[in-house]
Order: sequence, then structure tokens, then C-alpha cells
Amino acid sequence: MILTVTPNPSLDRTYEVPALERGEVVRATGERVDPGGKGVNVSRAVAAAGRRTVAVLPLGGAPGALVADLLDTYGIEVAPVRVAGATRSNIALAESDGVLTKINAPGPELSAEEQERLLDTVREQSRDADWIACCGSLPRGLAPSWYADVVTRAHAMGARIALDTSGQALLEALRARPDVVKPNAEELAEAVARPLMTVGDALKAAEEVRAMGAHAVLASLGADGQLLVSDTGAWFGSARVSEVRSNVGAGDASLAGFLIAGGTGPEALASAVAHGAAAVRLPGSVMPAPADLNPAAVTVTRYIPVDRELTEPTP
Ligand SMILES: Nc1ncnc2c1ncn2[C@@H]1O[C@H](COP(=O)(O)OP(=O)(O)OP(=O)(O)O)[C@@H](O)[C@H]1O
Ligand SMILES: O=P(O)(O)OC[C@@]1(O)O[C@H](CO)[C@@H](O)[C@@H]1O
Repeated sequence: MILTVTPNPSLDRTYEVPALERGEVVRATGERVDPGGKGVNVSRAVAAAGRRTVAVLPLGGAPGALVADLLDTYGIEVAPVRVAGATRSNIALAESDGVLTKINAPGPELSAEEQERLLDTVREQSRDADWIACCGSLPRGLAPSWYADVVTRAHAMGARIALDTSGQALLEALRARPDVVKPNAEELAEAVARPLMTVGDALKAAEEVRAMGAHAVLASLGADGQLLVSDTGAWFGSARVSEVRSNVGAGDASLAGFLIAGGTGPEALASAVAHGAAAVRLPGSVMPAPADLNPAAVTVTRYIPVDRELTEPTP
């Protein structure tokens, strides 16, 4: 079973607009609503692959009730933690030229009692978990060491941890030695405090993040593909995509693909790349099902193109 933990879930609203014009009324030509938050997306992709998953998440107010209803229609098992504050709504504005602007709300602040119930729920659900995927930003109230605590507790129970977060929460959790972390290029650059211009820069940064505590690093590099750096070596994976509709949740789909395929080694990397490539062809944060995957388009090699410039170098 793959358990996901999303401390700050969201109701994701995507509006399709011809073009953004600051200060003007912009009329949307399409709209969709998805249950969101990084761990929630991982659960959606795992469930779409026909594998058992349980999603632990705080839920509050009308948006929280809608997230629960939507997850129910997807047949996803939820271990909810009821909280007083309303679940946040995050907005994605997708322009017709492919540019996507995202507005993520801070979400509710969790009280001390709600934080305790969240940890208790994670502990109860961890018993049957092969993998625990801890994903996304921390809501106000949770200390930056929160993921580090979850990693330590999960290891004591024999579960493996995959972590997808950023900033101080990532740095603190690294000390607890998570089994795999999945930074994107920006998060990787932030972790090593320098910009990344090439695939080689990303490789060096991923090696440093391993030295900081992660057993393995699955670095997602947007259109350039993914790097897996572990104690058995490094691999580079990529897939060409002709039409990109939305990259929201592509990293989450990748992490799900990686865990579904065992969570280690080149086969898991190939599955991560296949899931990421499939996710960007789908609208909003729709997660791919097996029929959406095209494994034949995926290349995984021991050769790392270190001189290749990143399509989107980090600032
Ligand atoms: N334009 C693209 N063309 C081909 N593949 C892509 C493209 N964008 C993303 N991907 C695939 O999806 C993976 C994850 O994308 P990315 O690195 O943008 O993740 P992310 O920033 O963590 O996303 P999110 O936080 O929205 O889940 C990439 O490593 C790649 O395999
Ligand atoms: O604010 P966070 O927790 O960093 O990210 C939240 C979020 O942007 O991540 C998912 C895409 O990866 C979306 O479903 C959701 O809106």
C-alpha cells in the first residue's frame, strides 16, 4: 500500500483563458475543479494504476467537503483529519499559448490539537504502508521539522519514505535520511543555494543532496527529463512530448510512477518519466492512467548529458 500525506491539500481550480491582461476582466473559456495537493495527486495516480493507496489529509469547510466528495468519486480511500479552518483553493490560469500562472493560497493554520490528530492518523495508517509519500508545503502551525519527525517515526515502523517538499522543511527532513526525495530544478537549486544551468549542475546538486542525508534523489527537470542518483549509480531519463497541455502535477505523477514501479533503480525512473510525460498531455492536474502511458517513448541511460543546458535554467 502507498500512503500519501498531504498536510496542506487544496481544491485546484483551473481556468482556461485566451490571454491574461492585468487590471482587466478576463473571461474564461473553460474551467475545471480537481482535488489537489501533491500527495493527493500521487494517490490519484496510484489509484489510477489500480494499486491501493490511502490519502491522509486535513480537511475543513466547504472546499474540504468538495475535495472529499471528488476523491470519493475517484474511489480513493481517505483518512481525513477534520480541521476548523477551510481547505485552501489554489488557482491555475492556463493561457492559450501554453503559459500557466498558478496562485497557491496559504491554507488554514492548524491548532496544536489538530497537529496532534494529524500525526496520530499518519501513525495509524503507516502500519500497512510499503511507502509513505510526504508531499507539498506545510500549512501554518506545522514546524519546519514536521516532515523530519514523520520520516523518523515511519522508519521506526519499517516503512520507506518518499519526500517532495522544499525550503527549510526539505533541509530539516534530509537529516532524518528519507529514502528518496523528489525536488524539481528550482527546489534542487534552493537546497544547494546556487543556480543550475546544465544537467551536469543538477547532477552535482543531487549528489550534494544525497550527502545531506537523502538515500536517493529523483530530480525532475521539467521538459529536460529526470535524474535518478542513488547509491547504485546515476541514470538520466527523458521522453519527447509533442503537445504540452498542463504541467500542474507532472512531478506528482512522476513520483507516483516511481513508487508504483518499486521506488528504486532504472525501471522505476523509466516509469517516473512515462508518468510525467503522460501527465503534461492531460488538462489541469489530471493524473494519467495506464492507457495514457507511452513507455516506448522513454529513454533511460547511464550516460548523463552533463553539458546539456537546461531549457529553464533556475534563477
Ligand atoms: N514540457 C515537458 N515536456 C516533456 N516532459 C515534461 C515536460 N514538463 C514536465 N515533463 C515531465 O514531467 C516531469 C515532472 O515535471 P516538473 O519537473 O515540471 O515537475 P514539478 O515542478 O515537480 O511539477 P508539479 O510541482 O506541478 O507536480 C519531468 O521530469 C518530465 O519527465
Ligand atoms: O503549495 P504546495 O503544497 O507547494 O503545492 C500545491 C500544488 O500546487 O501542488 C499540486 C501540483 O503539484 C497542486 O495540486 C497544488 O495546487
